[in-house]
Amino acid sequence: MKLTINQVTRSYKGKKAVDDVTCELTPGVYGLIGPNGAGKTTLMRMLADVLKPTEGEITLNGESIRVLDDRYRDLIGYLPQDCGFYSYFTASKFLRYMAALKGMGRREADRRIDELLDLMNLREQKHQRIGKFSGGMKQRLGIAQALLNDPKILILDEPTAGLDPKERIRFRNLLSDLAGDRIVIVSTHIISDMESMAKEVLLLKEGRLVKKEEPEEILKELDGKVWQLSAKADELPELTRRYLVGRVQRKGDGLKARVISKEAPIGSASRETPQLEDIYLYYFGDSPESED
Ligand SMILES: Nc1ncnc2c1ncn2[C@@H]1O[C@H](COP(=O)(O)OP(=O)(O)OP(=O)(O)O)[C@@H](O)[C@H]1O
Repeated sequence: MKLTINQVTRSYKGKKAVDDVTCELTPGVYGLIGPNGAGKTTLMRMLADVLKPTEGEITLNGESIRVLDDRYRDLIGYLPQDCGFYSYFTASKFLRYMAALKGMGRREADRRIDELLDLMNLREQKHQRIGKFSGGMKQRLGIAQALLNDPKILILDEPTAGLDPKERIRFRNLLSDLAGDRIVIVSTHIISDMESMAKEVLLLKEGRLVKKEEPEEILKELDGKVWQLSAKADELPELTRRYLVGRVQRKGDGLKARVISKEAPIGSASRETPQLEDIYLYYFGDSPESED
């Protein structure tokens, strides 16, 4: 299975939200990463076939998804960023409704719904109204609906938003299990979520695909450039002027900062092993949302 994004551009009133993106996706997990407004949602909506590219096309095994039409949509599961729930529906009613929209038979749907409620740890909430759900529960229900038709292509727009750290670990493991013969595309601000499981990371900046590489390869770029340094608290402005400064921990009138620099930075500094969050800082010049 090969999903190809071929010179795809999407403009809104002449402004390019996605700008000439070309890449090929095969089974495995892809992490789509970029700051707010980078074009992640727009690209995912085009992959989910709910939005048409202004230019270029998306093909599955060489056939345009516009031509494949329902044959393509039958293969996809999509968690939109804002998964418009009906708050007066119960979890099971909502999933039944979504299953019906996907053309699933009642018996098949009921079996699958129980399976998914178990998988997403929502069994106890089966008959609860969605209006009473926490953000994390709603998110897990959204993931469940995306999995209803056992999709071969799974598109998840910020699936970890609203999940607590424990739920996130569960979700990461679930994705790794699901990957197998599926193409899974996940957008996230929490880049560390992708470190252990993404086959490749796609960095999107101002609509352009600036990098598509295995996490290990991307990390090599920063070998020897990540440092941990100790400094006085009042030296922080000078540090941020000279270096890309990531996580800062303050202690009394001192601080510890993670910085990216080609040369050894001032003061006492030790080299650190690069992590994906350093890559985020390196490419986007800003600290990503932290994990804790
Ligand atoms: N329906 C729309 N009409 C006009 N402009 C839009 C529309 N949807 C997106 N845009 C613009 O396109 C750009 C990319 O938006 P998009 O939502 O795809 O980014 P994103 O990377 O998903 O951001 P976020 O992380 O905030 O969700 C932004 O500048 C946004 O304002």
